[in-house]
Amino acid sequence: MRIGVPSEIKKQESRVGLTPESVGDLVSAGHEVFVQSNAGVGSGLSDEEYTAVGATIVPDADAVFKSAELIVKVKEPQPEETARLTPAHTLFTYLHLAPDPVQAKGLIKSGCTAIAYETVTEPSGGLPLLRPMSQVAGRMSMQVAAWALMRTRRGRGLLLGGVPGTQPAKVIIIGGGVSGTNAAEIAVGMRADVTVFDRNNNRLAELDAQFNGLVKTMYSTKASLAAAVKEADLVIGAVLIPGASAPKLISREQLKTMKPGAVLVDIAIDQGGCFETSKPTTHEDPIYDVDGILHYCVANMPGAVPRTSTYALNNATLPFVMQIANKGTKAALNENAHLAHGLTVAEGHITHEQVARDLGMTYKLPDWFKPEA
Ligand SMILES: NC(=O)C1=CN([C@@H]2O[C@H](COP(=O)(O)OP(=O)(O)OC[C@H]3O[C@@H](n4cnc5c(N)ncnc54)[C@H](O)[C@@H]3O)[C@@H](O)[C@H]2O)C=CC1
Ligand SMILES: CC(=O)C(=O)O
Ligand SMILES: [Mg+2]
Repeated sequence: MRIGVPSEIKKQESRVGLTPESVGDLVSAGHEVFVQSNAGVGSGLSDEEYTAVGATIVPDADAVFKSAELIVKVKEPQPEETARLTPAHTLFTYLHLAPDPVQAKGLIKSGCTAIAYETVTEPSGGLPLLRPMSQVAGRMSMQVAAWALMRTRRGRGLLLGGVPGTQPAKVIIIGGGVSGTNAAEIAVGMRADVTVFDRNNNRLAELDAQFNGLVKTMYSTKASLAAAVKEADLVIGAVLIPGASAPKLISREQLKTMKPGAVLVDIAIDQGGCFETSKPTTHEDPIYDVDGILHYCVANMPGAVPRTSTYALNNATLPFVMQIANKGTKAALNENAHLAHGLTVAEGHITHEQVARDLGMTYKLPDWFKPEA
């Protein structure tokens, strides 16, 4: 198959869809890979590293999209990328389509087949292509929060762990999944006072055992969250209902009950955000203030640590890219029900029920789509 890797063009996004190591494996399996010149530079990967493993370097994105059938990216396509997609293309990338009607309409119009990383599943029920970036975002959330809490950044002027004789920061993590657990690991390491909220009792029990008492756990209700938010110095939003827009768990009104200079980090912003006052920000200007509460809402947090993130993402995506390349898109989707869960757009229709519901659109599966159970 002809596979294309364009440069990412979202603001300050330096990850790249395939590493030279992944390209090497695809070329060895008989595929052709077209990489846009300098696509890997932000991740410290040169054109020479790609040519050394058999990739063809092409000068611009137009050439990538014209040369390739399978486009492997990282972030959701920006409008100028969507405009290059045709019914001949399969797009494999993060889409986060539920809160993004403009992108949805563009993909529908293009006629392409779009498979979203974030809804591909695995036998244990996890989301294998979201996991590595949720690990990065969770760990990074404490790094950015520690910085935002400094008085020099207009935060509460707190050191996360305090020092002997002072109170550590009170950290609330809403959602004890992959990103929430990784956030908790770093917060505990920094000696903060950490409570994780979730609605899944099994998950709360696992966290209780994993952290051996170093993290408190709470069942997440409107009331339990409202009480905790008043006392919090830092709140991390890390919830997910796969494919759906994030539920709003802290209202604008509630900000008035919080301590001035407290920090909210909304990791779930790519699904629309879980705080009423969240709106997407970029690495260039990541933090804004609402009623004295600082909000960090960067939708591509892993993009700031591309060297780590590109490799972590490729470790997870390569087996699926290989399946699509070896079998063709239709057979790969029909023979792997877990990959099939990622199918989101095909033949001019949304094909994912939950995504369509959130967008207020109808969903229709293509006639050829008959995934094995
Ligand atoms: N901003 C960024 O750069 C990045 C954002 N993300 C996003 O972070 C979000 C979380 O992803 P993961 O941690 O992988 O998800 P996950 O599925 O591992 O965990 C989500 C957890 O939220 C819990 N939950 C659902 N509703 C809840 C509620 N009302 N109250 C408390 N807990 C609730 C679930 O039970 C689950 O344990 C996703 O939207 C994902 O796309 C992931 C990576 C990077
Ligand atoms: C998951 C995601 O949206 C990201 O890594 O940017
Ligand atoms: Mg994102």
